[in-house]
Amino acid sequence: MRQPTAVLDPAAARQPPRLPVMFYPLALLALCLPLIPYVFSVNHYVLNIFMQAATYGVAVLGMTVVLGYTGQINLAQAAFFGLGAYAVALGTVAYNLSFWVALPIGIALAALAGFVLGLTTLRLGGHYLAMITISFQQIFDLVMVNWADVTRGPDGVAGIGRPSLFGYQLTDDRAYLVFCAAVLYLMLFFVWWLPRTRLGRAMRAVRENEMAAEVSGVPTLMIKVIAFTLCAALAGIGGALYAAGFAYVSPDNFNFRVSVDFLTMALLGGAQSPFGSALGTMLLILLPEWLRFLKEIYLAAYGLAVILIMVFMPEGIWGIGKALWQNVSRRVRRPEEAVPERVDALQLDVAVTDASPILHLQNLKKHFGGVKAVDDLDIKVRRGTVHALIGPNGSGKTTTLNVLNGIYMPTGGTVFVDGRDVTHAAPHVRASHGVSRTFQNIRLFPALSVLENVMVGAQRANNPIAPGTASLRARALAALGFVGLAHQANAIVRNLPYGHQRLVEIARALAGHPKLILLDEPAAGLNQTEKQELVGLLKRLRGHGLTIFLIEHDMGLIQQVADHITVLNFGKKIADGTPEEVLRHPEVIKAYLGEAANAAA
Ligand SMILES: Nc1ncnc2c1ncn2[C@@H]1O[C@H](COP(=O)(O)OP(=O)(O)OP(=O)(O)O)[C@@H](O)[C@H]1O
Repeated sequence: MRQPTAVLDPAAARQPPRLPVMFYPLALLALCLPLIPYVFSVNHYVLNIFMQAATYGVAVLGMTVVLGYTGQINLAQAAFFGLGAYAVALGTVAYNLSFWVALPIGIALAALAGFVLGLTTLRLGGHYLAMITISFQQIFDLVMVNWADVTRGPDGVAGIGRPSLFGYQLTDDRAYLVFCAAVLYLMLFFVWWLPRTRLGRAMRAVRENEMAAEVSGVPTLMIKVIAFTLCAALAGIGGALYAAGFAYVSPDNFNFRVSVDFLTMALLGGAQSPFGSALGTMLLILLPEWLRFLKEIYLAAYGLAVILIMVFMPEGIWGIGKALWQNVSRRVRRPEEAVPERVDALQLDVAVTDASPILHLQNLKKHFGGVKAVDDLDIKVRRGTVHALIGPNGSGKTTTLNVLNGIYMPTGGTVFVDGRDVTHAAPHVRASHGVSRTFQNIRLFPALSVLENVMVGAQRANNPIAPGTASLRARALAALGFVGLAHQANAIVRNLPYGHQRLVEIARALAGHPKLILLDEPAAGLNQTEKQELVGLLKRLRGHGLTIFLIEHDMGLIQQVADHITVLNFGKKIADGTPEEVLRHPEVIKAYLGEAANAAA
């Protein structure tokens, strides 16, 4: 295992995000696109198609945030788009408001709807969330059609005016297209930049592994609600631009079919990239025009083209293009792109001044129906020690960890961390009190880099580090240095060997300045050399005053590191004491021999 190098490398801590080389020609092309109508003669129909692409594009960027970054399905994007559009339509036509007053009202209405929908539905996931967003979309359609006194019903709203900008009235289609394109590019930049922020990293962590994110300190429900709100706000902006652009809106423009179009556009282009979403929007709007020459079979050909692209390019067109580009660029990578080797030493020292237990499980119970997985368990863990929890398979060890960590609510009993009752606190709140954990089956954020994985751990609430990305980066690099993996910082974590992934999980736990670290079978799947390295690592952690609560089956490892052992069988404590006392305890021998005898039979 590589030892940390205790040298500060400020450059390593302050690396700005790199723009791919291809960005510049593409950006130039994108900037030129809306200017084409000024150079070549373009008819009104084509201008309308471009305008639709630009306004839809803003809404599809919302899908990147909610679906691409956060992994949540949304089939109501057209309803949010419609809220923005109707605010401008009715605001300017029925209430004589200026576009610039109606626009923020539309954005706020859409964002509010996204927030409320998110808050009420995001405790549900997958199919349930899909169903609820579809229902919201249907309710929106019904209200728009039937509340005719306000919405003007199926007839829609006509005569919507264009805004003026710095005294210049955007009545010319070409000028309005440039305006829409400018808004689209601004939003594109925002959505591109978002993953580099704390919020964006938290969103991607939620997408990759919600439980691991929550346990690492990410308030997952709040992050999902924020993602939904941002997504809806972007749709509101797009809708507002659409209404002013086309001068007429009706409920048909914002029905369920349009929501499916938005989803398809994001998936087709590549939902995880804002550039993919923009590309998907452009393609799905242009494809019907290109295929029109097929006349009767046009719809079938259109459907087939979309299906083929989706089947053969599950990451979207942008995803394929990016993978190809990365393959080429890997061969010509420049030396300055090398991963930082020099990092800060990890500051870990936890003062062991207090004789009170850092963790106290009091009469803890967790029952699953008739199964008493944890039954009246009482454990006190002393500060600065390695406390092992052992027992035969199915004896309740992982359930104990899940209850003390907040993944399960107990059936009875109390959990005290550092004297504080955290029995009913969410896992991310416990993380903010300095409790971190690793999992029996590794739970990382597979598509994120090693460094990003560890930065998610560093950004937990109350982590005593300076604000800003540089200190998060420095802390994460220091944690990686401590486990000997700083040189892998920029690797994508799913590409690492199993043993290294275990170390990344430990680094993620360490990055949050924990007082208490819970390790669930950290030696599982490691070879002998890696196990010895793990023993060294655990001893170093204890040397820094950290308390380790450890589940492990490897008795050799336990004997080398444990100060104290608690033994469980059938959810009950059968022994508790020093390794010498416990491993000679007749009940323990019986429990383990019984298991061995059963296995032999
Ligand atoms: N979500 C659940 N629903 C129902 N029963 C459960 C659940 N989780 C655990 N159990 C049951 O609770 C008991 C304890 O399981 P647990 O996974 O905590 O044991 P363990 O000691 O960690 O086992 P191992 O060493 O194999 O990981 C088992 O009988 C298990 O089947």
